[in-house]
Amino acid sequence: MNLSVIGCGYLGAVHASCMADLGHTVVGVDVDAAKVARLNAGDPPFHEPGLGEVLQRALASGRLRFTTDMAEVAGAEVHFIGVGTPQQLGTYAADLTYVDAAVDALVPHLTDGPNGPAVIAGKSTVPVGTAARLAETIGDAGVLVWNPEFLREGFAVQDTVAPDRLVYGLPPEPERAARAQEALDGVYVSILERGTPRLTADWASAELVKVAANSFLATKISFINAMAEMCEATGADVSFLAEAIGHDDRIGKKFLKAGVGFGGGCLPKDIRAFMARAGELGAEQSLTFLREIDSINLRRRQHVVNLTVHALEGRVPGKPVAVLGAAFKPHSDDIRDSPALDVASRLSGLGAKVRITDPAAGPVLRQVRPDLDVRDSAGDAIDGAHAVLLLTEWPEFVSLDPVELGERVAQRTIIDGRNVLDSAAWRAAGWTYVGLGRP
Ligand SMILES: NC(=O)C1=CN([C@@H]2O[C@H](COP(=O)(O)OP(=O)(O)OC[C@H]3O[C@@H](n4cnc5c(N)ncnc54)[C@H](O)[C@@H]3O)[C@@H](O)[C@H]2O)C=CC1
Ligand SMILES: O=C(O)[C@H]1O[C@H](OP(=O)(O)OP(=O)(O)OC[C@H]2O[C@@H](n3ccc(=O)[nH]c3=O)[C@H](O)[C@@H]2O)[C@H](O)[C@@H](O)[C@@H]1O
Repeated sequence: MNLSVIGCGYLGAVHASCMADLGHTVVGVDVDAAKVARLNAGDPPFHEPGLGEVLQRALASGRLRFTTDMAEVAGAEVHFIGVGTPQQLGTYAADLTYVDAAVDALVPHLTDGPNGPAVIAGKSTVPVGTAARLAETIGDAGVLVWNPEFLREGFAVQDTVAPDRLVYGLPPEPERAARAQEALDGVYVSILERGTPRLTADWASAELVKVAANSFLATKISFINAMAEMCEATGADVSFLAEAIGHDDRIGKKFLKAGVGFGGGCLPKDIRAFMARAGELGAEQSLTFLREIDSINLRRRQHVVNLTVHALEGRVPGKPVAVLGAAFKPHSDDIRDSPALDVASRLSGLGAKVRITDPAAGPVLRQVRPDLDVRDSAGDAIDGAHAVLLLTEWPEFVSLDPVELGERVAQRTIIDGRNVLDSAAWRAAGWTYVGLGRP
């Protein structure tokens, strides 16, 4: 099938590449000319394992190209919308200007094909009610379906070609719903043939599935971080607690890693946008618990700062501090609302000489945060440090040798912000080991 993907960031570039790799002909559109040039050259503009190979294979097949010119989408049967929906400055609400601009620019290029009207498939995460509003803009020019995306950064290719489920939010008119469903089934035929569950509903339910899923994931993380606070108050071990409760299948072991908390371009802004939307709908009470989820999460960042100040005996200004990790999670270079970067910034604000390092996010950090001392390796960041903070659990940080490192620091204090180090091994090498909710 002929497809277009509008917005080629973390979501769209992966979606466009994977759909072309599955055999479709795809044009990716983005307003960022530099990004388009890199994608056309087979050079992913961000770090995502496996994307380079899929992108290069799809480009070589001749089925994939990227452009800044919206007119080039004409003739595509399905148009995916994957532009950003960031948190609006100064409010909790989602900024929908990119979605609106993309749809406005797309509508004049929509054309009916032999199978019926063009289908617009929304993948961006939006407040409930957005699809109904966009459908008014689109009118009879096309059929709108909401098809939320559940991929995780770091596993984006795998999650795109082998998702847990596909969700279609269909239009209310049966004929248009049938057209949308048939078109998306055509796009995802090879994924559906493998038995992937496909759930269909109305627009609002599909929009809500996405924000409900992210709210649940955020809740799991803040729950275990609240338990970490209890462990800190009592000397108990949150890692043991998570493992022990996780044996109950109803609870499960996943997403119960206590630490410095969640960040990234999605969970934090999605729970806030969900609360803002609930307020607009007069249903704010239903989601007040998310306020607590957010504040538990932000508290963990300040807690790590406090632990560091304590380790430095309150004498922070001028003290070299090594921060291992800048991305919001390993296997990604995404620094949007990154807990690691937030802690580094707060410590820097207190006068510490922060040296930060990250295997993937270094280049982007140098560009957007020239105020920070970005180092090329953990060894380089650690030299002469009075405290070492592990805040993004990259495998190369988790496997660092405490004996070797001990020779290079001024003071052997390690703050394990992700509870991933072998505390006994670090202590045996003469370090003061500080975990989060771990004795
Ligand atoms: N990053 C992720 O892992 C996931 C993201 N999402 C959702 O997908 C959406 C996109 O997120 P990301 O890809 O992370 O954002 P991003 O910021 O990496 O990418 C958005 C892209 O849209 C482009 N853009 C903006 N306005 C445009 C326009 N009018 N026409 C064409 N291109 C335009 C930007 O230049 C940028 O390249 C958000 O709603 C997000 O919540 C959903 C699931 C996973
Ligand atoms: O809507 C989105 O964009 C995506 O948001 C998350 O994916 P992502 O943000 O890529 O990363 P996660 O693996 O969910 O991690 C989010 C944050 O939570 C933290 N986390 C995760 C798990 C855990 O147990 N503890 C914990 O602190 C991570 O370190 C990271 O900072 C969801 O997992 C995806 O399903 C969703 O599609």
